[in-house]
Amino acid sequence: MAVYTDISEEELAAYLKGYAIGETLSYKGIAEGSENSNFLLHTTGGVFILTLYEKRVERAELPFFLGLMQHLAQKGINCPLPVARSDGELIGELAGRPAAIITFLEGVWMRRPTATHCREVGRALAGMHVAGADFSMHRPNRLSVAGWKELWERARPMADSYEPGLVAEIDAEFAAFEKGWPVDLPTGVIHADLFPDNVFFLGNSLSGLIDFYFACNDLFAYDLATCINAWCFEKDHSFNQTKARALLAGYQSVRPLEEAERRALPLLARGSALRFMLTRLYDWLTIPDGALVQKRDPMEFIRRLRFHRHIATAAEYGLKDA
Ligand SMILES: Nc1ncnc2c1ncn2[C@@H]1O[C@H](COP(=O)(O)OP(=O)(O)OP(=O)(O)O)[C@@H](O)[C@H]1O
Ligand SMILES: N[C@@H](CCO)C(=O)O
Repeated sequence: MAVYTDISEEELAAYLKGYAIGETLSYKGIAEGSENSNFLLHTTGGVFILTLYEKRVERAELPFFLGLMQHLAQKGINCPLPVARSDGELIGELAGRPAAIITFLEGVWMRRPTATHCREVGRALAGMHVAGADFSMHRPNRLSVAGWKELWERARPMADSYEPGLVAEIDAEFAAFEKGWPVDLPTGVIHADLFPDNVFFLGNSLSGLIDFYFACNDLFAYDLATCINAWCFEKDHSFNQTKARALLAGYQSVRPLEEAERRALPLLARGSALRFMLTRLYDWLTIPDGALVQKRDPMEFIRRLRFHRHIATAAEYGLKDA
């Protein structure tokens, strides 16, 4: 569940006075998600999502995330549109937290995505990469190699208690990344967390992308590698090449990969697996049992990391020649 901060009717009514979206009809906390507190809000002016930003989102970075959603929506990408307050600002404060209201997107996320869904996701990801090209703001990826290292330093003393041998294994991974992480591939604005729960569908048609709170400037191919990790493994942890082939073909139908991006894909997928393993491990080891927060299993991504370590070329993911 992700309602870290609850709000009272009175607090909400006072907050909504800052907007021109009418009066509250109903609101309820949304259990899904793990980063911020989200509420489904019905007002006399429509249906919205109210978000209170929690631990991993810094207030100073909100203009980037909300500005990006505005930019992408203007470019025809289906994503939530931030609602401006009457004073023109996009960000307010509620219950001591930075807060924003965004439009509600129709659709549901796919618990069991098929190759058809994966193809759509690939196309949408590339569409976002292209549409973000002239977004003027910049945000470095705080969860790239240096950020992973910080997380690892904090988790490392407890890591062997979670999985014996993990300390030596991950230390060795860092040696590989610090030496070989690519820096000269095409970059731009990436989503950086495009998991199934952040993509809505109506039937087989993709109806929208949400949750831009990890978005940043980084390698396009890294974003694609994250989608391989997020969409192309089965519940039994096996890799599904049919889905990956569809994802990669969908992506390339909009933005063909350069040769250097193709070559880098296995290492990028390995790094992406490490990134999600680390945030999960850190939460696993530090969030107390019984807290009303859904903890995600780091093991899934330790397995993916081990899988990618043995991939020699992107053809093994089903990537076709250009
Ligand atoms: N614009 C929107 N339209 C419809 N539903 C939304 C919207 N934004 C968020 N939601 C709902 O809220 C849930 C949580 O949102 P979101 O993924 O942004 O939260 P989070 O805490 O940042 O989660 P995550 O763990 O994925 O980072 C979504 O699964 C979805 O059900
Ligand atoms: N998508 C992330 C959670 C939000 O960052 C994960 O599955 O670990």
